[in-house]
Amino acid sequence: MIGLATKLLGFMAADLGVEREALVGAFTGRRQSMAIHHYPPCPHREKVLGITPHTDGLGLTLLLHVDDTPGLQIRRGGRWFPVRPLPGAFVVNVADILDVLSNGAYRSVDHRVLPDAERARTTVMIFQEAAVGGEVAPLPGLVAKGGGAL
Ligand SMILES: O=C(O)CCC(=O)C(=O)O
Ligand SMILES: [Fe+2]
Repeated sequence: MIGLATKLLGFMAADLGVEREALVGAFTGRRQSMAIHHYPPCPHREKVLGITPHTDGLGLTLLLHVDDTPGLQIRRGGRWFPVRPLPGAFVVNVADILDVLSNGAYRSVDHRVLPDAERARTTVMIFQEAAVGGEVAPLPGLVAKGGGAL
């Protein structure tokens, strides 16, 4: 999974037009952790949330759906949209630190989970940390191009 995260970050660096090492280096040697979420079915969907709206704080999140139960939603323009599970595919979620490093070119998305009325849902999460513990700022090349930090 470290290899996958590194590959994705390498593609992002190319897309942003910055040195690969400038972006990938911010993640190299940092912790990668895993969590498994299980959401039991809930007949009172209108009364509960599986996970309340939030953005992920770290660098990059990879999410694998174990089943085909829907539930994840992202917010765009004030509306919630479902993220449908695709067999064998990872959902790649940009988290806050990557948002800052990319100077907002990749946005940290607000998301939540709603339980399903009839079916349980299980997800595997991989959280890739970036350089924390100091000041996090946009990569220098991006500030020069964009004319300022967002
Ligand atoms: O289980 C999910 O679909 C999302 C979980 C999540 O957003 C998180 O752990 O940060
Ligand atoms: Fe999340």
